Amino acid sequence: MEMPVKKITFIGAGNMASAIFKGMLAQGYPPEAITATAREADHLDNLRQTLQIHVSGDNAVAVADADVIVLAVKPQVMQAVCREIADQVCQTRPLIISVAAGLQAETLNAWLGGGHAVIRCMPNTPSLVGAGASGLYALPGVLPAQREFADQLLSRVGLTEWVEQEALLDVVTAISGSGPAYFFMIFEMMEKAAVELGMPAAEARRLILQTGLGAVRMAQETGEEPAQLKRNVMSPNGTTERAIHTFEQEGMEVMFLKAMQACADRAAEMARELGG
Ligand SMILES: NC(=O)C1=CN([C@@H]2O[C@H](COP(=O)(O)OP(=O)(O)OC[C@H]3O[C@@H](n4cnc5c(N)ncnc54)[C@H](O)[C@@H]3O)[C@@H](O)[C@H]2O)C=CC1
Ligand SMILES: O=C(O)[C@@H]1CCC=N1
Repeated sequence: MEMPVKKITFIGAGNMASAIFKGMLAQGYPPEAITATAREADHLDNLRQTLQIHVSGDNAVAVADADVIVLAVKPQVMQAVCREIADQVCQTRPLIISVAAGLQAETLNAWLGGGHAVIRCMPNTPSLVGAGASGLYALPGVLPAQREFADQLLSRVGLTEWVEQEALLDVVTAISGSGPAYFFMIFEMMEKAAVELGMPAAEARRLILQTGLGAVRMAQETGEEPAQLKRNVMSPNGTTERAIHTFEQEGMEVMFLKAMQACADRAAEMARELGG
């Protein structure tokens, strides 16, 4: 279904926001319906020239005629940004979508003066190439049409999953928000190991990335359990078995649980530190 075009203002035009709006533009969203704000004037000039979107260094001006606002600044500057736009959004009542880690929907609502339709989203940077994965949560007062719009917006750049409990967004952060970095780290480590084993880096990288892509596509397209797909590669007393046993002996499973727990805990900690 074609989504309606609404005027969207991104507050903050960094890694995450630009991955989303560039992904939207690549999917045919009209650039004249997108506005982005940021601190750096040269960055804004560059966005305007290369993408033909509207840009502004003034958040209050940039939200004046917006139907939807995407809050995409670092959590640490979010309160100050909300203060700058609160008067304006209390008059115009746009849909508010925050992509900030940790910060709770009610905290944002209060910082914006209260009574707002707030949706929290935990997206990820592969949105840039249309392969994002976003978790979404809506405050109870958000209208079905507003949920639908947020879903269509994020669906343009990837997969969406709604959660009914806001706390689950911290788990989504540990899965898909931060997750691309885990995979990039694995690619990085595999390349390093391959070079140690005598393979030139460029060839190794091509093989690694294609192997990652192949594994993902195979898991998605066959719908088989990852554990079974893993076993299919492990010939008895073969090479893969040695590698997998080494990972197991070195505590890979515990490591993943610890890392993802640390990630989710940090999101909750940020909410306590910043939410007051
Ligand atoms: N980077 C990622 O993979 C993901 C980030 N997020 C969330 O996205 C948000 C932004 O993160 P990044 O894009 O990585 O940060 P970033 O540092 O790349 O971008 C932040 C942007 O905010 C702008 N900015 C700073 N102060 C501002 C102000 N007062 N008014 C307007 N713009 C201002 C900066 O100029 C910059 O364009 C964070 O809240 C983070 O939790 C969520 C999911 C994934
Ligand atoms: O590292 C962070 O805090 C942000 C949130 C999820 C991904 N990047």
